[in-house]
Amino acid sequence: MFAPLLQNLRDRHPLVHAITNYVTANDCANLLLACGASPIMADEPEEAPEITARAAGLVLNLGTLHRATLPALPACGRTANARGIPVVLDPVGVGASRFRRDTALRLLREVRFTVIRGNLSEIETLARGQEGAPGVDSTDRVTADNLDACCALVREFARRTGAVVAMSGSVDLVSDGQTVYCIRNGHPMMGLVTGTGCQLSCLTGAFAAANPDRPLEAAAAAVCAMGLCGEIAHARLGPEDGSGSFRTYLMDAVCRLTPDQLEKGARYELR
Ligand SMILES: Nc1ncnc2c1ncn2[C@@H]1O[C@H](COP(=O)(O)OP(=O)(O)OP(=O)(O)O)[C@@H](O)[C@H]1O
Ligand SMILES: Cc1ncsc1CCO
Ligand SMILES: [Mg+2]
Repeated sequence: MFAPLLQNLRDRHPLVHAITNYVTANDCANLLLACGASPIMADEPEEAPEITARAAGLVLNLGTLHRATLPALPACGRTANARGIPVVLDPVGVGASRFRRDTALRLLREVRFTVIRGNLSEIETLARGQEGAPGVDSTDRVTADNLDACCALVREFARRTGAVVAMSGSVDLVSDGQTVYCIRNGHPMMGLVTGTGCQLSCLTGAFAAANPDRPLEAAAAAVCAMGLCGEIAHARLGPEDGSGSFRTYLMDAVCRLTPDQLEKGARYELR
């Protein structure tokens, strides 16, 4: 089911425009190359929409928002919408400040997102439109006890926005407002490397760019692929290896992942 989506990504080499944060920009660019896409980062409002117009996918990441580049976000979003280019929103740390929250809520009003990808606290904050957890990394968890409530949250938020919602964590939930993919790939060490979420949003942008008519499956495939690569990276760790090696092995795994491996390694149920 996911193999053809990864094959399309490898075959089509989509150009993905990312407006992203300065913490993880380099990892995001390398991740895009590793998966078969082609990255371009540009956040100057004078040129950014022109770059979006040439791209097959757009990723808007709010990790290190700045006044000077802020106008590029809605402008590029509108350009992508007008041209039918898939757009991914990563509302990094949206509960941490009023500036982030107001920006994210404004973007939700002005841009039609194909996928909204965040951790549990970010999605919760956006869905409620109010103050949430302070950090950029989620400490909240999806557990057996709150799984039904989390599924209802992503389903309802997807319905309301018209976007596919991808909520990451120890369990990932991806929904288009009807179906929920409950995805169990991944490894806790992914939480020890900054930007695995940012990279996942770029991977989602790449899958969506290569498979523009299947946004739900594209997002679910990206989430399974990222988690599976975390598992492969962990299995490679030697006795002296830590989070630095894990970060490198994760990139290696994305680079070498085959459609067949993704098909066999994806672990999910539909809810
Ligand atoms: N405890 C865990 N077990 C398994 N996989 C995990 C765990 N924590 C995170 N992941 C995986 O790590 C990736 C990033 O998810 P996470 O929710 O940590 O994003 P994030 O909080 O936005 O990260 P960042 O802000 O550092 O980019 C996803 O593929 C997710 O499945
Ligand atoms: C740590 C951090 N701060 C702003 S963006 C970012 C990268 C993780 O999203
Ligand atoms: Mg994040």
